Amino acid sequence: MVGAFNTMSETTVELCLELSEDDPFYQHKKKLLSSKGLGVKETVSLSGPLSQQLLNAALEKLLQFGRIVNLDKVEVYFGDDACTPAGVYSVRNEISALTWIFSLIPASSCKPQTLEAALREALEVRIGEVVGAEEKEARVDDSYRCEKESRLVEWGQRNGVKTKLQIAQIDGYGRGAIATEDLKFGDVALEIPISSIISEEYVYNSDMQPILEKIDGMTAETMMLLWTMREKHNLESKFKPYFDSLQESFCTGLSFGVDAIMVLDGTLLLDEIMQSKEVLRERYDELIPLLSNHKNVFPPEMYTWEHYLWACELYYSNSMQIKFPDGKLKTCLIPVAGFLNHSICPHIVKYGKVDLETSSLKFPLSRPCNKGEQCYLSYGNYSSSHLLTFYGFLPKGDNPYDIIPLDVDVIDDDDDEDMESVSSWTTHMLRGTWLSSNHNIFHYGLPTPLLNYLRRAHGLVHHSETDLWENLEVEMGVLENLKSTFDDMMQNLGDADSMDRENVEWDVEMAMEFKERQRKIVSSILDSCSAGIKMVQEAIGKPPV
Ligand SMILES: C[S@@+](CC[C@H](N)C(=O)[O-])C[C@H]1O[C@@H](n2cnc3c(N)ncnc32)[C@H](O)[C@@H]1O
Repeated sequence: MVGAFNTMSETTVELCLELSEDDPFYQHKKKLLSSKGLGVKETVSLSGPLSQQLLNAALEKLLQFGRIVNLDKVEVYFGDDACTPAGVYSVRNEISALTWIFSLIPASSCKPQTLEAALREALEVRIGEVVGAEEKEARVDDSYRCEKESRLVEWGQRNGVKTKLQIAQIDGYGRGAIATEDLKFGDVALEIPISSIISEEYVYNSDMQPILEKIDGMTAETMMLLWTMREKHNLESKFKPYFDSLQESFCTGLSFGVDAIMVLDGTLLLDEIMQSKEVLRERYDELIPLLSNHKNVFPPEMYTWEHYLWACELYYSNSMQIKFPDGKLKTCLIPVAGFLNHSICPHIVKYGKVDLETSSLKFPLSRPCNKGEQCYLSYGNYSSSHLLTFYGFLPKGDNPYDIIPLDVDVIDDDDDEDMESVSSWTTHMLRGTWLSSNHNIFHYGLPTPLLNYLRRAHGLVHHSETDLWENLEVEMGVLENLKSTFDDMMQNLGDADSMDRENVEWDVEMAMEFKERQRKIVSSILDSCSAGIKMVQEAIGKPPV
């Protein structure tokens, strides 16, 4: 996406927005823009003095454009049917759209009473209105003293870390970061100098480097993992307060026991966890014998399977991908920032790039966070199964990335030259149909790309409203087909567990919660199919006027 702000005269400014042709979803987004009466290039002119009404209208147009160009793959797939009546696709998208438009208005020209200032202020108000799914006040466990955490923060501050966050033990989150003052949009909650970040440089400067560089296929990530496994025992380590602050065990899906795995029977998460663990075990079995000739550098007692799994879980759940001034993307461990928890409605979204001027990593707010509230990061647009496997938690609220992928054969529709085939999808997915706002006939709360794919598979190539009304038997076939697939899936999931959740291990409880959420999604899809079948049956008996 491209945008430019032009000052035409003292009283006229314009914002030019463009959907970039390089966007991987260009055709889909072009179609969505067109359905709103927008083109791939739009200019919004503003002339002063500006009434509130004109300002709102301009903002609405900018926001409509900004939302669509900022949609990610899942959001494009579910499209307009997933919008709220106010036109919001998701909290993530709303924040991205608002902050993108805000970033286009130069702050330097922002004298009070100008059009720019009015626009920036209006955008800030809208950003402040984006609400999270989490509780406002963090429930802090005061019995936990946070000694190791305070020592780490003090160490950080001596080494140039600047923070407006306090570390605390928060019910349901482990440690977390709480705002010590009211933080506005744009405020930097945390700033970490590069010198306090753990990156691959430390391995390159260690005695491990000459050994590891001779091993075929050795990656920077594996090198860091091996370095970390030894460095955490080093009493002289520069990062000792960081290693001291880490948990002794990580409760991610990779540490699930047999009982929890059994609970996951019938879910795709079972395969995800088993496969991930298998891959780790294979890597470990290949790697460790190669180090056995260098026992002085790699002491065997530090390189057991248990220690290796701990380090993998540390990197999965605590590392971040950071872009360095040399342009390289590096996996890093970041002291203090590692206390930030994830949310579907995060405060901090943009944080992955070292600031050249200050040689530090900044964590600026993309929406306000008041004093006493937990400040959340976005770890990425992950499904709950990914978050459970690699981070060990299920996010609060509806996760729009909780999709069920459908294995389908791609239909070769080269002959079909309409717009739909140009933008057709090669993978399909479903999610909880309560996330859709369109449950009418031909929609049913189900994703349109999937319905159109199934209609094509049933021989119906064109999908105009008239085509659909004239081929109701196809519609019926599509819905019955889908229902039968999900009936099977529900059967595999089985009935709700009768175990008392209070008295089970952490992993079993999490597995039960995950399965319950899966049942809810599948059940909503089944309900939508049944309601759809009823609508189509009625329509067959009663053709439209
Ligand atoms: C980067 S650390 C964040 C700090 C962590 N809470 C701690 O005590 O060290 C990531 C881990 O925090 C926890 N976490 C992050 N976001 C969470 C959330 N929304 N709900 C519950 N736990 C969360 C998970 O255990 C995850 O593996």
